[in-house]
Amino acid sequence: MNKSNGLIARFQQSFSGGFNLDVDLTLPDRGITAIYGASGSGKTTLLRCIAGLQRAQSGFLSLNGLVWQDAQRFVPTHQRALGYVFQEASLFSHLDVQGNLDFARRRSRNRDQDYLKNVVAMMGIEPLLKRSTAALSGGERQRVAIARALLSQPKLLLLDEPLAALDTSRREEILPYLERLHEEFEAPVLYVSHSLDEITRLADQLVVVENGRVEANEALSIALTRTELSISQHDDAGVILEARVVERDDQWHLIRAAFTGDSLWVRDNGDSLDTALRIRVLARDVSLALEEPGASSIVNRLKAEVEAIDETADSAMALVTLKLAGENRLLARLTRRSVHSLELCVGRPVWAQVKSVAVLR
Ligand SMILES: Nc1ncnc2c1ncn2[C@@H]1O[C@H](COP(=O)(O)OP(=O)(O)OP(=O)(O)O)[C@@H](O)[C@H]1O
Repeated sequence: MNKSNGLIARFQQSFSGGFNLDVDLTLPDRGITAIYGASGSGKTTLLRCIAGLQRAQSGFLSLNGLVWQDAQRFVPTHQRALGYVFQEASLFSHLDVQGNLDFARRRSRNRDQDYLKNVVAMMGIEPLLKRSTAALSGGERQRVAIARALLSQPKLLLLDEPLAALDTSRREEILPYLERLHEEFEAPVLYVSHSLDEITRLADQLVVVENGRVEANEALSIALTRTELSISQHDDAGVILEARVVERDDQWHLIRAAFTGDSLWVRDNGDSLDTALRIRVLARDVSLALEEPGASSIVNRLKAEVEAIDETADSAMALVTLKLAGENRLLARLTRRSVHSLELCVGRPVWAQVKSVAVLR
């Protein structure tokens, strides 16, 4: 990434209640960056500073070289080419869905019909256009809100826990649209979320905010293997592997997903050969053996080497980092007793048995 490309955000702000925001971030110029952190860590405050809804005492913000804030300048929110979607979509209740979209288009003076059609198709809201906003489900409201934000042709999209107010089934309903957004929207998206599941499905980059500071800012696939980060303590801690379909087994409805150095058999969802897949392996689904396992119901076993053994907040459990052939890593959550009885130590060759694999996209 060129230095002037992407988003550069530096803010320092002290609040009366004692909270201090002190961040210095450089983020990619496309793709989804997840902002993750505990409640009260400063995620929304960071987004508000980026949007210009909050003016930090000391701040610098530029997007692809265009400066929105520095010591001399503070471009007001309405002059920043950004879209902002909150947890609860605030649509105009006196207008139907089409009316809400038209309002956004008028404001942005965007007359491009093809762009409108693309956005409506991307968010799957064609059947909703004539509906009153009061008659929309929570998931539909959020899709309309995202479409409305996209119609202003933003150069930056800010999504602040857009799924947090939805129940699990509505969340599942909207995630494919966000995945499409990931594929088709060319500007950067900042996505605040508490959900490791959403983040592993959607994000390319992960920023972890803790107590107003940036604890980590790196590619998601790397951040997920860093056991010093608080996310590794999560019950759903694990890694993602960027893979490609290389073989199909029609008899057993499986496909082989290959990544640098190795491969895993996963459920066949109909993806054609060479399709890129993101697969997730949770630490709790990995067990270890010293010898190559014989007959077993577990089909996926990978040669690995122990790279690190870390304690966890649960004193009975340990988190083992495994280096696979190639540069990929796996995490395994084991009892400390197993670590002891297998005499695991750094550098020890092992076999990792993977009980379950999720295909994310
Ligand atoms: N205007 C303000 N004045 C005083 N304190 C504030 C102000 N805005 C935010 N804070 C404080 O800043 C801290 C961070 O709040 P923020 O809403 O950014 O956290 P968050 O990480 O988004 O939390 P959540 O996940 O619960 O939404 C909190 O302690 C909050 O009380």
